[in-house]
Amino acid sequence: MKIVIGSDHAGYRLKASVVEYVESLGHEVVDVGSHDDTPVDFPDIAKQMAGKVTSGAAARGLMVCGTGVGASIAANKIRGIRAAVCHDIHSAHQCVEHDDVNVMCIGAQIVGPWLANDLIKAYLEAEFSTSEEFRRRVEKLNAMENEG
Ligand SMILES: O=C(CO)[C@H](O)[C@H](O)[C@H](O)COP(=O)(O)O
Repeated sequence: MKIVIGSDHAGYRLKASVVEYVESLGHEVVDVGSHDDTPVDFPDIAKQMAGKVTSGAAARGLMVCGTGVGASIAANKIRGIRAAVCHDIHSAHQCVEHDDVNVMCIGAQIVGPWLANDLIKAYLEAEFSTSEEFRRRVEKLNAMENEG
């Protein structure tokens, strides 16, 4: 898959190891920054990252900020994005299987590189369930985007 990965200044160090790991799994990475600790605003990077997913330039996204929270709030503002902060393995795969999450956010202040890798593996290997109940719920999420 093609995976877009972004971070702010709080996440850029972890992002570097995340990029390496995702490539080692055989995926192609689109890295939208940051590349150093110069302060940047996570909404700006999240918007760029999300745009790659909604345009189809990437199949899924990953964001790293300090906690993952700001990045997920920002990404979820973009139509077509279902973002989740995941710091446990169960959520990292179930969010795709049940909720068709297309952006996973992690916090560099919360998890280290080894757990980050395990979370990412679980997320990237997961597939959206074919069960009607989960499809119906995601359709309802999509409808909510148009309701304002
Ligand atoms: O975690 C974050 C947002 O949820 C950000 O990555 C920052 O860590 C947080 O906003 C703190 O910002 P600072 O400019 O690094 O003090």
